[in-house]
Amino acid sequence: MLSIKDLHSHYGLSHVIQGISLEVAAGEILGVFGRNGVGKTTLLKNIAGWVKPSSGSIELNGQAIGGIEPDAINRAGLAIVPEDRRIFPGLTVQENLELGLLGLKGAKPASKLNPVLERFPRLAERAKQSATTLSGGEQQMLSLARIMVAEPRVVLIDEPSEGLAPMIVAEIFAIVREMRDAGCAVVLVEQNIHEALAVCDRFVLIERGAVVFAGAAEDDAARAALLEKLAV
Ligand SMILES: Nc1ncnc2c1ncn2[C@@H]1O[C@H](COP(=O)(O)OP(=O)(O)OP(=O)(O)O)[C@@H](O)[C@H]1O
Repeated sequence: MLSIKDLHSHYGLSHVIQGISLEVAAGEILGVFGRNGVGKTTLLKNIAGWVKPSSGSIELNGQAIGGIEPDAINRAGLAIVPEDRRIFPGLTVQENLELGLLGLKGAKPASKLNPVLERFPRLAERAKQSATTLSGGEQQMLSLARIMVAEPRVVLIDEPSEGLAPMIVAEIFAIVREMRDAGCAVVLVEQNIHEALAVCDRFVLIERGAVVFAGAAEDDAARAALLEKLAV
């Protein structure tokens, strides 16, 4: 579904992504782990089109998307939930959700929004309220719900558990699992390694902009090696 080959990316002279290759299949969650500043967020921004790659290829279902505009990548079926959640405080919960429909051709708003509002009753109850009245956990839910209305095929999620209480984190990861079970290819960047290992299928470890270790989450030896490398 998502295939990246020998991706390089710079901020000015700083060579942040140094030859990353990875694949994520439909119905699979890939965990992307690594210490602060190794390039995880920059990797997601390259895939979503927010930062242009210097070289290498990014394909979504065989279609080259590397370096094209974020809106076009979005229309090709890729959505990103960024670390800062991008909730618009001047808009209501429902209006924030409707932003997820922008650019969809022939979309019937109600038919796309209703199943998502049914899945997120707390957001449905607060549909007419300003998004600023939501708690941090509810804002993260809204950020996830907003991409779900467009039924993306590839989802990039950057540190969804950051700053949230354990109960809410469990709810967030349950939603990520549902996305996978609905057939999405999910790339999950997380610092919360233990929780993330419980949800992802495979993982890669990034150091200085390169994949230095990879494994299956159900492989005990691979998990132990990852935890040792991260010293967590
Ligand atoms: N807009 C930018 N301009 C210049 N340098 C940047 C920019 N954004 C990030 N960097 C630098 O690029 C490197 C990789 O940052 P990135 O945010 O991708 O890392 P990360 O692994 O996601 O870390 P974190 O977990 O802290 O978010 C860091 O050295 C960071 O300081």
